[in-house]
Amino acid sequence: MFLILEGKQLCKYYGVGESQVKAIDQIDFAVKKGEFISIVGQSGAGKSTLMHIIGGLDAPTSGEVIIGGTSIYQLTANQRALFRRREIGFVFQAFNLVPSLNVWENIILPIGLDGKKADVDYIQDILHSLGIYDKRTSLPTALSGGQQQRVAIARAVAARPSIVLADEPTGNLDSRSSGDVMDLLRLSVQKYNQTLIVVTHNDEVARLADRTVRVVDGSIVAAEAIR
Ligand SMILES: Nc1ncnc2c1ncn2[C@@H]1O[C@H](COP(=O)(O)OP(=O)(O)OP(=O)(O)O)[C@@H](O)[C@H]1O
Repeated sequence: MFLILEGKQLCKYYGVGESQVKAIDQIDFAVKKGEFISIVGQSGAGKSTLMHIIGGLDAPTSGEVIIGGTSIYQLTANQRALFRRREIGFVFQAFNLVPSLNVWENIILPIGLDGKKADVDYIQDILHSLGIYDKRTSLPTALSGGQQQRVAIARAVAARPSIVLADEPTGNLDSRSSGDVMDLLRLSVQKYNQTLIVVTHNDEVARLADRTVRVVDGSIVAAEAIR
């Protein structure tokens, strides 16, 4: 069993003294390569904080995040930025596409920033899988929300990252597009053998995962114990 991600004794505290908030408190967390995990919990439970720490966006107060054998907070900020671009694909609620670039340009942007050449056949295949091949020269504004999120998924998987992190990926979509987008997200990570971690409020989205992790007051409660 190959662990692609390990979070060890993760803590994130804001403030000091009586007003201190323990957003994340001693979380241990491990994900196998190829697994699809959902992270659920009420508003304020600490899901986004955990996601940002796992994604190398925000250092924990203490503890360690190991991705594919690399302890990411032992890297310098520049090394971590590079690691993030290569090894972590992000999908956000707000799509975060560059409005002046067309679909194809948006998808290859992170690869170009990394000084690499895009694998054209591979990206064409991803576009076909996601049903947006005929939109490849369109600007994001000409697409529906569901189509924009499919572009964001294509961008996230195009660089063959170790992990795809999706933060409320269906938060801006109606229920039909949500279902389509989640099916496609799951299909693309399976097809390209990637690991997927989704933070969501949506129980239907959470149920698609191989395993659900519930965060309560900054700690993980075993999902099996709740169901
Ligand atoms: N920069 C900050 N400064 C102080 N407290 C913070 C900061 N960021 C988050 N918190 C607190 O940490 C706790 C966890 O917040 P977090 O955003 O991770 O929750 P969440 O589960 O993602 O919530 P939501 O589902 O509403 O996005 C909350 O009590 C929040 O108020």
